[in-house]
Amino acid sequence: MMTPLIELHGVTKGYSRNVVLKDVNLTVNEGDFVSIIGYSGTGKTTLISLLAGLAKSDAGNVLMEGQPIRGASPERGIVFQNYSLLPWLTVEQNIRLAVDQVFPNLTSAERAEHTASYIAMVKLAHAANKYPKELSGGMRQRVSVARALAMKPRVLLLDEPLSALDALTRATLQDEISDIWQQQRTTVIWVTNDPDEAILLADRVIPLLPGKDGATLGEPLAVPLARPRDRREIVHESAFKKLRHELIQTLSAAKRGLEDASVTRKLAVPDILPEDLSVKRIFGARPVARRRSQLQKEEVKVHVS
Ligand SMILES: Nc1ncnc2c1ncn2[C@@H]1O[C@H](COP(=O)(O)OP(=O)(O)OP(=O)(O)O)[C@@H](O)[C@H]1O
Repeated sequence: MMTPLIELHGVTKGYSRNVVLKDVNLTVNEGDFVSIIGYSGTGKTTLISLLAGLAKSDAGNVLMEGQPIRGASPERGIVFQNYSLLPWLTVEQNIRLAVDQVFPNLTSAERAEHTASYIAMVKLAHAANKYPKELSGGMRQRVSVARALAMKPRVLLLDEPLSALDALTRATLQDEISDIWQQQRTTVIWVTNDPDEAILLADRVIPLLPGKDGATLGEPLAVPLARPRDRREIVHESAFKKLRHELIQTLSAAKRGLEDASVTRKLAVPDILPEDLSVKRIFGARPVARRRSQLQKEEVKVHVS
């Protein structure tokens, strides 16, 4: 049997005493387009960081072709929400820098050609000599995608790449990236908080379910929609509606479960009455401080999240 490109087995990751991800399992095969969808703050960036090799798991295995992922590598391209372009370099130079690092054995002319082809792929040939500050958010994110793909990664990891863009630009980029993926078939792990985006783009959608002791990946849902997908048409398809409903139900059920999880802690609540400030205080007439034994015990329900 073919070794999966990416595998996570029983992965747990936290910061100090706070567990963020708990017992996460994932299998991604070569050529897959997987989207992972979760609420804000559930650990999506933490998951991408583990896959990229930018963070280390506390327990479990993070594997690429059966080997533990140790540190960052150009084999795993990353696109972040905030573009992360170098502001003092033009579009062409930003991409060229990455190409020079990854393909030192190509001639200068070959590297220039390679760079230009990826700039053209994201439709930015007219802006090749512009600096990031001269570009719109959508254009900047196109540069980030071109830079990541120009390194010819085995897998492309995208962390909410379109979340900072307005809805119209986001839709355009979703379509463009979908087209590019159909030509290139690079393996993609796309993290998002948008169910429509997750379904529109991916072959498989996996919910990241919040839990009391950390979030975990739920059952993958296959997307049975033919490609190319037209966003205006698929929203009317029953398979799309069913999947969207199931995804939202699963995610909101996990969140509700979290909110209902309450514990009863015994808190000692002092039975002190607020001082009546309208009564003039007479020197020496302060109320006597209460002792611990005089405190009233009350049970208070506290929500833990
Ligand atoms: N370096 C860190 N040190 C301590 N806590 C962290 C660190 N990074 C993330 N966290 C915490 O881990 C939890 C998950 O964070 P993470 O950024 O992975 O979530 P997210 O799903 O990507 O959120 P968002 O959608 O808001 O970007 C949060 O509670 C966050 O405060």
